[in-house]
Amino acid sequence: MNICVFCSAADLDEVYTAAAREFAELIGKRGHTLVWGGSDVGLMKVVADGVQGAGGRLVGVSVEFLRSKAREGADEMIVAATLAERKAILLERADAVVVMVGGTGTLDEATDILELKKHGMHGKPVVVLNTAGFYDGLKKQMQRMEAERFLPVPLTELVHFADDPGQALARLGG
Ligand SMILES: C/C(=C\CNc1ncnc2c1ncn2[C@@H]1O[C@H](COP(=O)(O)O)[C@@H](O)[C@H]1O)CO
Repeated sequence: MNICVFCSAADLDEVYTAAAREFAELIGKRGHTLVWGGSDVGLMKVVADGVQGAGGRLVGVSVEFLRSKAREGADEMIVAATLAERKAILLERADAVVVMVGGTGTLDEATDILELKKHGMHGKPVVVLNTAGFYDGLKKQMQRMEAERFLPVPLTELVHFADDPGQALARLGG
């Protein structure tokens, strides 16, 4: 499986890096490929290191203005012209998407693919890895959207929230 991971470009506390590393090692050990934003920084680096160290393949999708941050030694590195093009390539190259802890970049990527899924433009599984309850607020917001009929499809058809890395991979059938 090609698993696309959206996650923070920042250096984070151990509670977040430990879960990211655990998920990355599962990807590598089970012979999956990581598709990610391509940079060798922050949690993105932790995930890429974990997958590569456990024997998995790396497919990076960077963007022109971040080319200097791209990881050396990925199995494949694509450089998109714009952020919009990059998101389209990330989705195209993925069989499934996992959203880890992150900031506005991660949120932008996650809402983009959920919006496309809502409109039936893809049917790929999307799992939010809710490490340490980081996304409890988002989960609650989305449940309210569903309860008050803002969502045209059931929430469970759009996205699943997983409490730990094993549960997240199991949700993807991996
Ligand atoms: C410029 C710096 C680091 C490089 N930053 C990024 N490199 C690659 N991809 C990035 C970067 N920043 C955002 N992204 C994409 O969005 C997600 C992370 O964003 P967040 O706001 O940190 O959550 C990630 O999935 C990337 O695809 C500083 O030295």
